[in-house]
Amino acid sequence: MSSLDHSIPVPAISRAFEVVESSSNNKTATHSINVNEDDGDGVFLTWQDLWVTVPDGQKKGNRSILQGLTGYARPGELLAIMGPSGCGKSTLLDALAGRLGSNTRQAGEILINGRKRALAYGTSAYVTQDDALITTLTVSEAVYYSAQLQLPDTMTKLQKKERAEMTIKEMGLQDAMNTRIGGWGAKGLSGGQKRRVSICIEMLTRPKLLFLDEPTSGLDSAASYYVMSRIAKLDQRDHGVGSRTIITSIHQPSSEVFQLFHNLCLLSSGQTVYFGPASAANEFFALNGFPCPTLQNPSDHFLKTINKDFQEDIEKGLAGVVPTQEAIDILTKSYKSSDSYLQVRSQVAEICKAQDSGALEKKSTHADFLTQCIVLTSRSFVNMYRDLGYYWFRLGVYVLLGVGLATVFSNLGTDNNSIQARGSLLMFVASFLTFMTIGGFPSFVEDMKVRKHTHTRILYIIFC
Ligand SMILES: Nc1ncnc2c1ncn2[C@@H]1O[C@H](COP(=O)(O)OP(=O)(O)OP(=O)(O)O)[C@@H](O)[C@H]1O
Repeated sequence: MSSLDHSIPVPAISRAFEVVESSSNNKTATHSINVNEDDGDGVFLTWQDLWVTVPDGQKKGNRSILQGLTGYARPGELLAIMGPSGCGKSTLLDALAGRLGSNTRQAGEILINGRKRALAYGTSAYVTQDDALITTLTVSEAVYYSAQLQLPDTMTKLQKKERAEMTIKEMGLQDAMNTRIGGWGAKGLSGGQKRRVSICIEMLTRPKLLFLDEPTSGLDSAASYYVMSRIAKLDQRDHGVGSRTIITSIHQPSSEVFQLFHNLCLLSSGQTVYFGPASAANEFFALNGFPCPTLQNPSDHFLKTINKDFQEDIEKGLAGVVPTQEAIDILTKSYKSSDSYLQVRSQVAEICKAQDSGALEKKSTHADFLTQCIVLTSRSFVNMYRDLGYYWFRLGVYVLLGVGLATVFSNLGTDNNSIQARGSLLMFVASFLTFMTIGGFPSFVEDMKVRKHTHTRILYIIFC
């Protein structure tokens, strides 16, 4: 059996669809799609001939960002989407998650467990590239406030707190529970810890399908490995939830991180260069004349081979130079005519045939309007109280202003002139108070960013 075998480990009760493949080096490989009884609740996501186009600003036409992609993601597996910058990784994630912008057009089929369906609230989550966190809160506060907003009112406060704590521990943040997140001007958590807090917040509803857009961007290799290994652990079975399906885009994983991936989707200019088991990608490149040099990180080699942004530099650096565009053409054509591609298509077909679980449509809810108002107000007070610039500095200015006005307008008397002076005082106070509200603007913008993330999460349902 070749290294292409990528079956999910499951108990004996699983149904297995066996597809026998003759791999490109003429060895015989057996691929199994095991549909575990327990995975009946898991999410099998498939996409076929997926195109995404946007209007081309200069020419009057459309530009294709994704060109006929086909693939799948299964419970208990971590699928990594890789490729040079601008190749369409985030667009693929957005398309699969139903978050494409309004100016984009999508064609092709995206199916959940073989059907076009909407996922219930809390079944899926999307961790965006940027962390939208309130910097004045501690880790436990940030996660607990989110738990109160996201989890249904049928859960008690204690249960929500326990869920928040458990999630924090799952992401290895127990030692930083009482550390403030921190941000501009106030050092708090490290970049990697902030990423994990963002993931914690998305994990609160125990989603079965998790999208991560570059979870390691801006992190050093050690922090990247730590974050990714935590994420990889999340695909395992989880407190009453079946195995999790995880899809992540990633820029440049270290070889250790690369080993955590089950499947790899390698893109170049919106086309699939390779889709299949991550462990077999090296073999695919080698068979097509681009073997990975000894001691080189395979992901570095893949990206170097297909990155045409700095074509001249890269060509100079590669031995036995093949122009990058030619290399991409060779690989994409070879992939399209390979057994791996047929294998992917047949697996997609098998998944679509096999799955028909209605369990995902179970209704789950978030906190009601009143609870949300109370939690948001309380969070806002904590934020204001801790934000020196927002609250204490302004309080100081008001005190000084009060003292100043009292000295200027003291002993006004009760004659006709004092009426005019009292009018001026009122006008001055009113205009100054209005002016000072601008001081709250940065905090308001921060709140709006967090609100936008939460709002997307609360309203977010996949429509295929
Ligand atoms: N809504 C849109 N309108 C116009 N162009 C878009 C839109 N979304 C994406 N694009 C373009 O599509 C291409 C792919 O973008 P995408 O963000 O998916 O790339 P990426 O691989 O995630 O890049 P990076 O790794 O740098 O984040 C880019 O050239 C981008 O400008």
